[in-house]
Amino acid sequence: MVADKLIRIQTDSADHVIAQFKQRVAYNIYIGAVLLVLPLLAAQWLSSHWLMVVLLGLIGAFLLAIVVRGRERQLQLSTQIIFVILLAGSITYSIAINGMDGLFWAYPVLASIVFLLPARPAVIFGVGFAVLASLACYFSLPWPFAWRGILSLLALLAIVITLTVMLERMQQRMAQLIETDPLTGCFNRHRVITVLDHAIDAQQRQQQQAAMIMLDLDWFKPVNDKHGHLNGDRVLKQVARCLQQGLDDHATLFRVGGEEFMVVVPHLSPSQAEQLAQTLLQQIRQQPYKLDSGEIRMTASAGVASVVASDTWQHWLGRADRSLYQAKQAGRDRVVVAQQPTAEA
Ligand SMILES: Nc1nc2c(ncn2[C@@H]2O[C@H](COP(=O)(O)OP(=O)(O)OP(=O)(O)O)[C@@H](O)[C@H]2O)c(=O)[nH]1
Repeated sequence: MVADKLIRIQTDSADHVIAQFKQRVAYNIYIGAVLLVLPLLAAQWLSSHWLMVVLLGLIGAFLLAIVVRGRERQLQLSTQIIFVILLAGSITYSIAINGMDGLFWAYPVLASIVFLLPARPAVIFGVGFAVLASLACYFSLPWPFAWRGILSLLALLAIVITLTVMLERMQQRMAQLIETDPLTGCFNRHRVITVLDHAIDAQQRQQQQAAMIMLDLDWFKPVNDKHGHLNGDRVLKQVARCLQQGLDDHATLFRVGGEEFMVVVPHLSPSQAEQLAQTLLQQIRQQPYKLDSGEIRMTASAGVASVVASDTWQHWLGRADRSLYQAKQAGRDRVVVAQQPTAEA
């Protein structure tokens, strides 16, 4: 069953892997910052910089709360932003009153923004902080120190932006590699949960219809056994192309198992979904499949299920899976439509 295989990869998406990596680095930054705040607070206390003492006290309390919550608890974006604003504000103020002594702290703070915030806010707040710190340098440092401070801040900002964009691109590329089936070019199982959750969300928010068609080639094993695995692969590629040609841009085609495909289509009523499944099976039936030693014909069976408001992806997929099983049991080369679950089911 496809649903069982999917549960394993639910936490394995590229987005999730990179988000977890950034979360761990950010947590280590928070721990390091807690340890740094105390001596800094003492130094500001001894210099009677009371506003600085208050700001550092706030930052310390904030950090302590985050550290105590634990490594696994994801911070809200608003909390992350408040923390970065607090940090940037206190460093800017510190440059204004302490000059170079404050500027030293601008560098690690600017460098950590890439891990503390998601890509777009990281760039926005990085630029904002670099501008503020540069202005503080300009007004509070002698010019020979000020221009060097500003230039080095801008150089670090360029590195931070480059790193942020690089991480973002790597994330997109990784997602593409992880989510694409190398044989057919269809999406693979890693993409399924995202698309199903999106369709369920649209159903719950806007009553938007969506249907899933699970489609499995009939008697594919004998093709492999008789013509060899490479010819089997050729058939799978041609089936994928045939299915793609029968679908419009709104539909998403997956290869979810060896000879098992899945189509998710928004805006389709149950009867339209059944009609689409019949058309796809007919196209598969009519197409000749080229092999090294000639051509063969194939058929497929399909299970169709439409989304309902109370659905989880597991339930929705389960209905389509069971309908496909029934289509196989009933003799193959046919479509079975799942019954819509009742409200209390
Ligand atoms: N060529 C090729 N074969 C694959 C691939 N992945 C799985 N298979 C084969 O697909 C076949 C699936 O066989 P079965 O599950 O028995 O299904 P079937 O023969 O199509 O029979 P029904 O589904 O019951 O109609 C097996 O022989 C697998 O080895 C692949 O990537 N390439």
